[in-house]
Amino acid sequence: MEGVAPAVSLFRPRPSARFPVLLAADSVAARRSPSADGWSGVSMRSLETSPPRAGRSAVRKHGSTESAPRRSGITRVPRLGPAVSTKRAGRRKDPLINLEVSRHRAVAAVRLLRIEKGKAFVDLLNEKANDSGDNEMGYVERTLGFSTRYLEDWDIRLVTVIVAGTVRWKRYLDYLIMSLCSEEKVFREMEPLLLQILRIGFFEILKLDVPAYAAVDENVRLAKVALRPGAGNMVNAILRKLLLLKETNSLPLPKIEGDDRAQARALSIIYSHPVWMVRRWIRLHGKDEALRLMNWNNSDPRFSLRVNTSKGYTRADLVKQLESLQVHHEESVMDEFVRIQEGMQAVLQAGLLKDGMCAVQDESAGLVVSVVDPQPGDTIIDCCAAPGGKTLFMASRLSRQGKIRALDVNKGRLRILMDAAKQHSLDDMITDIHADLRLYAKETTAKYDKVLLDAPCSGLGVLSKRADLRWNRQFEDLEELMCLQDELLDSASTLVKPGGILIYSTCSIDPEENENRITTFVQRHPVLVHNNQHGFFFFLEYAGELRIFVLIERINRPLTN
Ligand SMILES: C[S@@+](CC[C@H](N)C(=O)[O-])C[C@H]1O[C@@H](n2cnc3c(N)ncnc32)[C@H](O)[C@@H]1O
Repeated sequence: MEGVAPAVSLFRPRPSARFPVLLAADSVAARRSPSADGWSGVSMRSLETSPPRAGRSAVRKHGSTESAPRRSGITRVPRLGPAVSTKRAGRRKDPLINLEVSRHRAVAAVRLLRIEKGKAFVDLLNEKANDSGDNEMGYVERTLGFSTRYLEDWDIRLVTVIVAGTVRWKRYLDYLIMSLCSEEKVFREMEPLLLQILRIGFFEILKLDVPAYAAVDENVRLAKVALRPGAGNMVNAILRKLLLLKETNSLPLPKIEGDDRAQARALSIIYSHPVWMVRRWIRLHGKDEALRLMNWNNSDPRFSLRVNTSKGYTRADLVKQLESLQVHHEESVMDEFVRIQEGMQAVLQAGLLKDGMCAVQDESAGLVVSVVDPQPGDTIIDCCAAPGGKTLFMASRLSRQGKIRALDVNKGRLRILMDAAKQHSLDDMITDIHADLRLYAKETTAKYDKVLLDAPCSGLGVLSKRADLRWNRQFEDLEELMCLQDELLDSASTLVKPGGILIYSTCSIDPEENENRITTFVQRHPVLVHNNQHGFFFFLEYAGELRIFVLIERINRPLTN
């Protein structure tokens, strides 16, 4: 099948079937003793002890009136390590810890539940340093009634991969799960946690090539402990059916046939995208290009780091650090950038971001800054600046001569921007303005050499990085965004000095949010733009190529307020 994500071999087998016992008195040591096999958190001493007494603590299942079954592996462990911040934790001294369930699967299942309810994002759990791992454990405890052993870096990586992949492939996985249920009603009425566990199992078997015994046994155990024995039996039956179909190469898939709509519906399942996106892309780009785009969206995203030259670092310094951390990297065609596919945890743990040595930034975002081309002495306004990736890069290009105003309507995100500016020692060059651009532009008389409008957009060009976005976007959003983009463009254009430039960028690939906005802008303000001097530049990190959509207009004179 086209559209399959590259199988990632992430699984490391458990060395023995012995109980992974975490001794209460030894819990901190155990947390800090990563085992060579990736199933860390089990100290040598703990392996020598007897297994935990299964089902020792009666735990009430949330949202259920059923009396709680005896759940295996749950024990009470003193809070010696990082605190588990939960309401329950406030009421009792020590959390209930389950020593048997696979910790990354339990955490992933709860994260998936929260994403579905709109209460979490896919990429939250990426920085252990800021305690997100501990907060996450609080959610796990509140949802499942127990927490798991402490998450090691390896577990965090697994949670990230499983959550992002399961969210991306949700439509495809659900189609298969529904096909393997005895009847559609069983799928439709399935309790949400059970569905997440099944999705994880399906994703592991189909996309991660996790060995069958592990994917089945571990997810069955999770369903048994987190729900009830019957739920475990159901997971067991469905996953075994799936394995059989996979082995015999007879997975059910919809046929691509019928009219445009029917074909788009089939493709939307096979490539796991909303039908409206499939139809729109086929209409705009043709079928081959649409498939290529969906494959790209389903692939693991790569990240890039930008070295912070304003602190005196060079790319060679960053490369040296990455080499010492054994993070595989590739130098970008852009001087300040280095690409990495894996190893973000190591970068975070080593404090390279906290120390301001580098920032996580897409090369495509860097290209926007190259188009702005900040020169020492320039006055620049970044009209939709937060969280500030482009502001900081522009400031670092000014060689300490010049000023940047960073404006945004979102106060919290502006705070993040200014904190990052401090970290990068650039705060003296940046002034933040908390305002709606449309009101600010009416009230100010200030004019700038360069005006960057990195407009709010649908994000349709960055779906591989933002796994849940495809499911949260509706076609109707485009209409609303286009109106806002027009208003913001009109406002931004009033801030440009005569002869200055206005740069419009988005991270969408939809023409409605890009060239069509500029075309209508030029039509609205024919005298504003130098004849024949406006040009469109499109680049975006899209379908494996580096392109950004940047639309530049050279402004003749500012609009009068
Ligand atoms: C695409 S993001 C900007 C990303 C940013 N340029 C960067 O590189 O980190 C769009 C931003 O526009 C802001 N925004 C939305 N409507 C706005 C308005 N009316 N006035 C000012 N900012 C607005 C949002 O708060 C959001 O931070």
